Formats: sequence, C-alpha cells, structure tokens
Amino acid sequence: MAHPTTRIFTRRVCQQFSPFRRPSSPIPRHLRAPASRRSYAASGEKGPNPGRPGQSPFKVWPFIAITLAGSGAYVLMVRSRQDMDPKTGQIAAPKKDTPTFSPSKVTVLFVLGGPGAGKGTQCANLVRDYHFTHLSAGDLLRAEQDREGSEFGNLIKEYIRDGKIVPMEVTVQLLENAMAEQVQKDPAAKGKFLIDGFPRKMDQAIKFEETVCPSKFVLFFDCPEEEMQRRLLERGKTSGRSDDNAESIKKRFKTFLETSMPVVDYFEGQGRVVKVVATKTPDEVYNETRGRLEQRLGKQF
Ligand SMILES: Nc1ncnc2c1ncn2[C@@H]1O[C@H](COP(=O)(O)OP(=O)(O)O)[C@@H](O)[C@H]1O
Ligand SMILES: O=c1ccn([C@@H]2O[C@H](COP(=O)(O)OP(=O)(O)O)[C@@H](O)[C@H]2O)c(=O)[nH]1
Repeated sequence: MAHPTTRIFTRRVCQQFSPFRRPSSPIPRHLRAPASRRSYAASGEKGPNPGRPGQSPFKVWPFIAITLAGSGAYVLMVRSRQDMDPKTGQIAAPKKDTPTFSPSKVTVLFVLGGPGAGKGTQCANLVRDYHFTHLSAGDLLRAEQDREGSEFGNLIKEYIRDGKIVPMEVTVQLLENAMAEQVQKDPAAKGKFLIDGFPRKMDQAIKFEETVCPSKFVLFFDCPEEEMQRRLLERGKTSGRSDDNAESIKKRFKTFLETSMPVVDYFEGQGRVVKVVATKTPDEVYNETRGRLEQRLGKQF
C-alpha cells in the first residue's frame, strides 16, 4: 500500500496533468473561451469526467510505468546489438580502446588522389629525401592476392578488377602488420609512414584511426579525370595490372568519386588535408609537395 504522502503527490500530479481536470481559472468568466472550446468538464457531470471534481477516472501511472519500462528495455536491446556481428549475430570481438601505435611515436600521412594522380610517383620521391616508409595499400593487396594459400586471393582479384574497395578488415590488417614489421625492424627510428591509396572509404578511415594509428593529415593529389585516364592507359602498356584497362578505369573513377572523395571531404572538414595540384610535370608536382609539407610539418619533417 502506498504511503499516504505518495498518494497525495500522485493525485496532485494526475490532477495537474489530466486533460480532463476542472480548471479553477483565474480568468474572469466573461473573458474565457466559449464553453464549446473549453474542457469537457465545463459541462459538469455529463462529460467524460463524471467523477468527483478534479479526479480523473483514468489511472495514468500504470501506463507511464509500462511506457518507461518498455523504453528502457528497448534502449538496452539496441545497445547490446551494437556489439554484435550483423552477419553472424555473434558477439563481436571487443573493440580496442587504444590504437596499436601512438601518434606521438609514429607519424602517419595518408596519401590520396584519383587512380593515376601520381601518388606512387611522389611517394617514391619522399622516401628518397625524407626516409619515410612507403606502404601502398594496393601493393599490399596485390601481394596478398598472389600469396600462395591466401584465403583472400580470389576475393581481392575480383575486387581490384572491378575497381571496388576490398572489405576493410583485410586492408587494415595488412597495413597494421606491415607497420608492425617495420617498427620491429628498427625500434629506435621514429616511424614515419606514407600510407598510399588509403583510406578509400569512410569505414576504413575510422577503423584505421581507431585501432591502428591516427593520421596527421591527408596529402591529396588533385588531378582531372582526363589526365588520369591518359596516364593509366599509358601505364597499362607495361604495368601488367589487371585494372589498367579502359573498362576497369571507368569503374575505378566511379568508385573514387562516389566512395573515396567523401573521405577527403571528411578530413577536409577537420582541417586535415594538404592539397597539391597534380597536373604539372612530376618534378613540378614534387616541388609543390615539398613546399606544402614543409609548411605543415616544418623544414625538418
Ligand atoms: N605529374 C605527372 N605527369 C605525367 N605522368 C605522371 C605524373 N605523375 C605520375 N605519372 C605517371 O602516371 C602514371 C600513374 O602514376 P602513379 O604514380 O602510378 O599514380 P597512382 O599511384 O596515383 O596510381 C605512371 O605511369 C607515372 O609514371
Ligand atoms: O584501401 C584500398 C586500396 C586499394 N584497393 C584496391 O586496389 C585497387 C588499386 O589501388 P592502387 O592504390 O594500387 O591503385 P590506383 O587506383 O591508385 O592507381 C583499387 O582500385 C581497389 O580495388 C582497395 O580495395 N582498398
């Protein structure tokens, strides 16, 4: 049985918020709205509130209690499902709280730009002059594709030929392994990484920064499509790549525009993009690249 004070409080709250409450209005009778626009209770015992004045016939609290309990259960269910793998319905591995590499010990620059913009060419220059370690996501995927016994070989082959983005778990893991190997080789060196052609999709960007290492910024090579196409068709004459052909190039451009540009926009929104116009000769593009990096990182980067 409820405590008398509780009962009084309950009745007061019910009365206050009941739409059927009889008002004791401070407004003089002649200024009030006509009876037809006022509460039902104004017509005395005939409305839906035939009980004692001020007492609602509806028990509101059970409804409120049920609604609150239901909402609480729903929130708990949604939270628990966030930890589930949507494919298997199994509980996913616990999220890593901290990235594997600390950005105070390791420097990561993402290098982005359309296919054929000149990312690989400029990364080679930076490696030569500034001792970066160059990790090309595409090269790592092609190596994994060709590795004997790889369970992802066929999948990667198909994705690359169609210009699609390989599921992020594969690429992020390959990159993390390659970084770990490099850091282990030379623990004293301050690891400086150019991660080339990555992240090409938002999920990769978020996953990598959460679990592997936050990047300093994106070095973005901006080049129009016609120029990139010309370069790729030229490269295709000798590269032996399954995707340097007109049909795959078209698909890669589409993926770049629809999926990868939003990643650049995302980092741009955070002030984390260093943009270089990539249409001039390789040397000219490199000069601009160095200038921009010095501006951002200081002369001794
Ligand atoms: N600034 C440039 N002008 C003309 N050709 C270039 C330039 N930069 C790179 N290339 C050539 O274009 C092709 C694509 O360059 P690459 O660095 O492999 O691009 P990405 O890594 O962005 O796909 C290569 O054959 C390369 O030699
Ligand atoms: O994070 C990545 C990077 C590359 N790729 C695949 O690898 C291909 C080639 O990428 P790469 O960077 O080697 O070449 P680019 O297109 O920049 O010339 C892409 O089209 C994608 O199919 C991918 O799936 N995920």
